[in-house]
Amino acid sequence: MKFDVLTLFPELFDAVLGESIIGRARQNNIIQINTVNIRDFSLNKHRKVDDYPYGGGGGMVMMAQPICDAYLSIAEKLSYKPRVVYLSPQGRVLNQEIVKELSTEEHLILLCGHYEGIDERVIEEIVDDEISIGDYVLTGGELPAMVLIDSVSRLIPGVLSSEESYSQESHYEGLLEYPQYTRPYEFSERKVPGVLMSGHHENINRWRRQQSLKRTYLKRPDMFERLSLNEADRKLLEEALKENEE
Ligand SMILES: Nc1nonc1C(=O)N1CCN(Cc2ccccn2)CC1
Repeated sequence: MKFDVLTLFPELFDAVLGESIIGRARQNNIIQINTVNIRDFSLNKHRKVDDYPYGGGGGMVMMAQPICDAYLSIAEKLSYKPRVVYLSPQGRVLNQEIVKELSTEEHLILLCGHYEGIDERVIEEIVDDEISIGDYVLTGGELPAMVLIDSVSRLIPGVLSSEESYSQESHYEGLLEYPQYTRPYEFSERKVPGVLMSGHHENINRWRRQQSLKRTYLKRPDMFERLSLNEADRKLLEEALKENEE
């Protein structure tokens, strides 16, 4: 999978996406991440990329021409129109379902805005999706782009080794992850739950499923109400909640 990122701050990406799982996937060429500096496409001798908003008001707006020319520098070489995602507070809020949808694309172009936004004609001309990473105001689209790249890349085959497999992580199949423990057995007078020391894998899996159901029910009722539980899951949860009351 290939990501092309149109940004005013390309240097921000290498530090964050050069390390760990994503860095390894780039080295193994499982994913490619390329940044394009929008400022390189300014026609202004001062490399200007923003201007005052028509109609007045505070702040600056990113001009359409440098963005569209940065886009064309990629798209004109392609025989297909790559999907263009604009990271914006006005977009649909990213969740694992959208991450899964985006992971089926071979090539994504991510557009990072700054200032008060971008000229609306860019959105009309080249943007396919507007995606937000949450209802709070950031400085620019770079952090949202990194969040999107990280979450989508983790679903690309070969990016995660089997040990890192995402199948038991939070939000996979709509459940929160069960509690995790590692050595030492006792820490601050707190011991590891006995079932995890039993070596009885069926009981361990049962306990983990029960903990995921209980956590999702207690911590994220919004997620829980979207679940359709089978009878076994319902019984597991009921048992766990009864233990909570005792
Ligand atoms: N939350 C978020 N999830 O994605 N992006 C954000 C986010 O806050 N930002 C800050 C403003 N930037 C520029 C901007 C301003 C107004 C309208 C459109 N674009 C985009 C990125």
